[in-house]
Amino acid sequence: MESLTIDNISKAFKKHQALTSVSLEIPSGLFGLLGPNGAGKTTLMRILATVMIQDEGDIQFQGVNWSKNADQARLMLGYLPQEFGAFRNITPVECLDYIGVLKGLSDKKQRRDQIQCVLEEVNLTEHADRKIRGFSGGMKRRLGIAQAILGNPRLVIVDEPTAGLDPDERIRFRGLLRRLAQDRTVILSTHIVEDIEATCDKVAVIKRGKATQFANLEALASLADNKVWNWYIPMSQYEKVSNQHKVISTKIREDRAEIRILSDVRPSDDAVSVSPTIEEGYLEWIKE
Ligand SMILES: Nc1ncnc2c1ncn2[C@@H]1O[C@H](COP(=O)(O)OP(=O)(O)OP(=O)(O)O)[C@@H](O)[C@H]1O
Repeated sequence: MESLTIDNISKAFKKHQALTSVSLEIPSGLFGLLGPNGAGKTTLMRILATVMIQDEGDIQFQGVNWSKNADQARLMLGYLPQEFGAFRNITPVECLDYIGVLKGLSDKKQRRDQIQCVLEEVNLTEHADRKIRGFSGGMKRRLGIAQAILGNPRLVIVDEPTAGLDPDERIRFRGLLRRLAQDRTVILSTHIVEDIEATCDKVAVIKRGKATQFANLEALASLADNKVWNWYIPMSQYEKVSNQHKVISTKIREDRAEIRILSDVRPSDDAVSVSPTIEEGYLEWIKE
């Protein structure tokens, strides 16, 4: 399948430059866009979803150019925005029927069949006729995915979908995204490193409106090569050490603490260099 090309996208809000020359080449499958709050993820997702227009740059996917043909682009994409929750007093079937009409699925029977399919795909068939207001966060997010994949778009854009989900719902939701990405391009924007680790093969990291793409997750982790140290210290020293160093994690072992530190230099002779995790590579990349 042809890649999605994001070419030199910039966007400013008055004097605030939210995106600066963002260029990404996104292959089919699950692609992660990782970045801290305020980095510009939602702005980029909204531009991709054609609900916002960039100041500069362009997007191209399967022969369609976003600037020249936004209507055609809209038919190729499904979008789950960060806030999907306006519908409360209707059922999933009613909600999807309405969105199906907006998406141009004009044949009633075809629309009904598709709604059944997407509800099955997101595992909501047994709740199809219940009012949405009684749904859990995870169920609402799955309904959000159902509306995004209605019409079978080749590109699905999902913005911060796991925020606020409990661990069980989060794991189910990640499984759903992985399934969807088997025959589509799915872009997942998140500030949660675990979401990316659990689902994506490819990732870009965005910081203050600038994006960097990595060949794979290992390449992101390797940014912290030779900068992560495992160190056992007596509990009595813990406060002093954590004030002096960037402590990534701590495990208490009886009267000692086992800590991992991110540091350009070995913090002590008895600290041991260890392989970095993806989170540690990311923390190294986003550090000031
Ligand atoms: N409509 C707007 N008007 C003015 N500034 C905006 C607007 N939308 C976003 N911004 C600013 O642009 C920057 C990027 O915001 P954006 O929402 O894209 O970030 P984000 O990475 O998605 O963060 P979050 O996860 O917190 O939403 C932020 O500084 C934000 O305050």
